[in-house]
Amino acid sequence: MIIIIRLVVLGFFFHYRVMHPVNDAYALWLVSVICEIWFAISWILDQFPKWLPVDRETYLDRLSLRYDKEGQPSQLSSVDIFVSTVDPLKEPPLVTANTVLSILAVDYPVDKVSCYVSDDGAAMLTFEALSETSEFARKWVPFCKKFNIEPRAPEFYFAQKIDYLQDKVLTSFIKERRAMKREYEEFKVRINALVAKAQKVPEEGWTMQDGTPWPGNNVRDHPGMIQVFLGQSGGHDTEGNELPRLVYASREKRPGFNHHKKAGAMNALVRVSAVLTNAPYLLNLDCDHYFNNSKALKEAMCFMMDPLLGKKVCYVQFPQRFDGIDRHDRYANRNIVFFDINMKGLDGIQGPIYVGTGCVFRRQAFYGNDAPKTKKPPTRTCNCWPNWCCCGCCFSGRKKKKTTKSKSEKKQKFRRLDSGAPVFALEGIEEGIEGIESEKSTMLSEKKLEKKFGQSPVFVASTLLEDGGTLKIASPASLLKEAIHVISCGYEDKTDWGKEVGWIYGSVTEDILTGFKMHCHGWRSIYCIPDRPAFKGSAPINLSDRLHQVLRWALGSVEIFLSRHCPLWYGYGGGLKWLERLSYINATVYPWTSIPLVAYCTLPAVCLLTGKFITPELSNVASLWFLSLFICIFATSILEMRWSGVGIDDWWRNEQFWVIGGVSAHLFAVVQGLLKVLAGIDTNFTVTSKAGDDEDFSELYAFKWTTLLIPPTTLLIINLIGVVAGVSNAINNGYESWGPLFGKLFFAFWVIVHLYPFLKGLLGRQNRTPTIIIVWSILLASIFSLLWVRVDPFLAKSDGPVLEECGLDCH
Ligand SMILES: O=c1ccn([C@@H]2O[C@H](COP(=O)(O)OP(=O)(O)O[C@H]3O[C@H](CO)[C@@H](O)[C@H](O)[C@H]3O)[C@@H](O)[C@H]2O)c(=O)[nH]1
Ligand SMILES: [Mn+2]
Repeated sequence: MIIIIRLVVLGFFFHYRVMHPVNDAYALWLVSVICEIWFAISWILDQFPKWLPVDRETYLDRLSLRYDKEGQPSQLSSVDIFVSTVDPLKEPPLVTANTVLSILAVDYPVDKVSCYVSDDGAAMLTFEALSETSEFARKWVPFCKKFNIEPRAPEFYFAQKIDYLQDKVLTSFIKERRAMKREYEEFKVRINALVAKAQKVPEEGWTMQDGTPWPGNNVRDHPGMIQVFLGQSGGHDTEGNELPRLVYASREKRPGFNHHKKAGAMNALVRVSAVLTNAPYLLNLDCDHYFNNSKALKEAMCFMMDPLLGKKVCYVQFPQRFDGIDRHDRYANRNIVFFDINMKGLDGIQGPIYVGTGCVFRRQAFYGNDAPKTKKPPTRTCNCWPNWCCCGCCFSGRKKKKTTKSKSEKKQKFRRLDSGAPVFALEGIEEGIEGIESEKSTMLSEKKLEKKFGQSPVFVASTLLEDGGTLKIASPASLLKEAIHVISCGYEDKTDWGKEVGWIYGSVTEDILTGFKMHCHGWRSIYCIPDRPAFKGSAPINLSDRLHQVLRWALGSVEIFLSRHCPLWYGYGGGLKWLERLSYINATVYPWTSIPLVAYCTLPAVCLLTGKFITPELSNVASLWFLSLFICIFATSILEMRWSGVGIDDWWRNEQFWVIGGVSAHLFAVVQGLLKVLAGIDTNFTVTSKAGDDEDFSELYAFKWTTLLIPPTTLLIINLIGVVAGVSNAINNGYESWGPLFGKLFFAFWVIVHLYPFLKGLLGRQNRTPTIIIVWSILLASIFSLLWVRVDPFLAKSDGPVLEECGLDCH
């Protein structure tokens, strides 16, 4: 109701704003009204997908009753887990090792878990660290399972304090814990020794332990590499139990090929895993995201293996949670508003967007198939909207459906046999395996599949097995050969990889696009927030790294917005619900808000320097509209915090960082995005640095120079100058000039308060700010203010002596 009221009030507000221009500062008025209209639109885009927030609960005991009864072989599905890593210097091997250890120790049947590590850096350091990790896992995994500890990443487990005096703690546990801690310290020493050794590359390149040169010595030009550790043939843990399989894979790299960054790495793993294990479900994790809750896979299976609704679920996304963030979360790293408000809202529509990590996928959803059609329509067809409302939005899709009717009729024939199976799967099984159809049509459909998936019969065959599993006919050696083949760099040429199949290319934020495509195919996703956070990662805590991360995300969004996948136009007539579309539009259009935002943050300074304002003097009715608008904004925010449980501090941080990111990173993203589209200038994927083991937040205060800092600094300074000028002017002019000053000061404070964490970041711990940035900003700010005073475009020429009004004595 408040949202509706706010909409109505907005209407009246804009009616007033548009009908009452400021005659002596027309440009000021015009700019501010345009900005306000844009902010209103972006509010609507952000607000509407929150109509129906959902909180979910899982019942792991019921899952066990159905699929995992004690004493019986487990019927849980297998999961292939992907870990991506690229740069062992920015992503310390110890971090990756911890992630891998937490995966190997996960609470899930061991023979149903495989861990694939993608190394885009082709680093022998990563390889050797992984080899050490697999050895350490033989001791670590049985320890975790015996005492049921959490979390199962040793670094974080040993970092938490335990209460030895509690009477439940067994003496045997204390002893073994102590021993294990020592073992881990030794493991750490070995890893650190490897890291130290890797600092200086020998002239002839790296040599492996057996004396042969490391194939990945040239990072940009090397063959594909695969090594399988652990698993059935790889030996057992110290208690004699099997361990999950661990696979190191580094895809082939050659100059002249576009490797598509993380998306390319993930697609290579999709194929390798299909050849080697072909689990029906995949989980992807960044190298710094470890299992904080060892039951996370089971949580996901509660949805995926749900006999009623599971078949339509393409992925289960877990929120990203973080370690090692400063108490006040100065740069809104935790993103609480997004993860606890927006994503819960989306779950009530068609599901959360994919955020790149901590997400369990259905493998079939990657193969470009539509979601299976359920016979019984879901109870709520169009969210909470009445049916007459759906008619309007479905109308546009209707035409398209007719033209593709013949095609869908054909599909229907196959679908009738098994409503759940994708079309290709049935075609293949009928024609290929049962051999009913003639040889000619077999060849035809095989050609079609090869065009889609690439030239690997083993991989193509694997895509037809909906429930996973590999063809047992082939020998392990031939499978490995095939696995090397599917990670060669020419493999994806002229196929649908990255276009319709797998992670989608074309943007540095592959995540949004990948999830978007799946939703367009009619799949739904699920948002799962277990009480104990499922995964935890690290976040960049200093200002510059944080801004660069936000820049990359925003750049990805701009790229999508300017591409053929722009959610404004793409995928009508498919399965995308309109509120979900609104949220994708919001996710890709937000960087553009930076332009009005920069303008709007400049306005208060201009107002203070010129003595003009963006509104005419308010009448009583007008003040009423302003007041009700403020109350509505206040009320919607409070209510939102109430239902989501987000605290006021987190919410306020989010507001502040919206401005900080907006006037720096988002602005640069728009410029870079335009450059890329118009001039073809490409940008790199700069990997976010992960904190090593140095704690105590020294990073928070680390200062790194970057151009991103210039616009917010300039804005801060001109607004501060404005405040000084305005106040001194009022002091000179006496009592009656304080009244009109109030609005302007309030406006300027609004900007300064939002930029405050940024100011703190600039000053650093020792209050040392590099001189370059001060010089630049003062320069820009003074040029700007001087220009203002001289040109003064907002003043009507007939206004008499212009200079006296600015409050600065410029004569
Ligand atoms: O060429 C590349 C570049 C990156 N990565 C991996 O991609 C992951 C994400 O990179 P990171 O720099 O840590 O990005 P963040 O800003 O922390 O990541 C968020 O945003 C990304 C989208 O930009 C998503 O891919 C991530 O999953 C999400 O956590 C890391 O594991 C990297 O190793 C590769 O495998 N190959
Ligand atoms: Mn990361």
